[in-house]
Amino acid sequence: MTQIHVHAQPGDVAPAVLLPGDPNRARHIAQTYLDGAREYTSHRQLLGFTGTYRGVPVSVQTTGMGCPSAAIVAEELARLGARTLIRVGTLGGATPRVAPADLVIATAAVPNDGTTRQLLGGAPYAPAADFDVVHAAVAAARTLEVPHHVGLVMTEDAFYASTPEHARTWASRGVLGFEMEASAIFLVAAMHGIRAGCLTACSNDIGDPQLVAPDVLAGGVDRMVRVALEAVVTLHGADSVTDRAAGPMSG
Ligand SMILES: O=P(O)(O)O[C@H]1O[C@H](CO)[C@@H](O)[C@H]1O
Ligand SMILES: O=c1cc[nH]c(=O)[nH]1
Repeated sequence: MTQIHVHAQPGDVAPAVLLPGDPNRARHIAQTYLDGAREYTSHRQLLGFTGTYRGVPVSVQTTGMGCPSAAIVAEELARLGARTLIRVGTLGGATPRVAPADLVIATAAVPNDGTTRQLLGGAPYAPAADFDVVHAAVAAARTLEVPHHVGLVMTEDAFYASTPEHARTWASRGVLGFEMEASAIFLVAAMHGIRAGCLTACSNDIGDPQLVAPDVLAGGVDRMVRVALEAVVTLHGADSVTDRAAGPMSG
């Protein structure tokens, strides 16, 4: 059945989907990294493409900004047969340890957002990344020699509410940075029994809110995308053995 917002049908979307917030990043990933990329949706500028990377079917689907939009997209992708969702986003660094354009691989997202609160009815919950996705991403980062951090992020609704003090407080609790979609993607994936991960490139420092120079950030985004795609290849190989994540387009 055609999904209301993504405007796609079963068969349009690969089992593995990369999820950038920004439609221009989706197009860049499809054009730069995927073979035979086909645009399956542009509805609401939630651009979506499906192609292959090193022979493995992969989709790239824009989430838009924030948990309400990301939760809708994750829900509709799950209904379309997606089995692995990997956010490829940007984040504001909570600590100077996370340098401009550094890769952050999230293990879990502190849910400071309204969407997961509504989905959970106020129940306590820890939205976490799938272990296999984290493991495959860390292995890919090591193989590609991409400097990276692994740990907590915080998902928030109000981009301009973050202050240096807020960043210091949460950094003291292990949070590496702030972004706006991971908690909802992790929760929706868990509710469907599918796996999710979140990779981000640091676009700015909350303590010193300067945007990273565009060429520096573009380099970080490309490193993040290569790590995500190599992780997808690893997971696909493992799935071929275990048949864990058979979706409509799996081989
Ligand atoms: O670059 P993306 O993936 O959009 O991610 C980050 O950038 C946006 C805010 O500028 C939010 O969506 C946040 O999560
Ligand atoms: O949510 C976000 C994303 C990037 N940078 C921030 O400061 N916050």
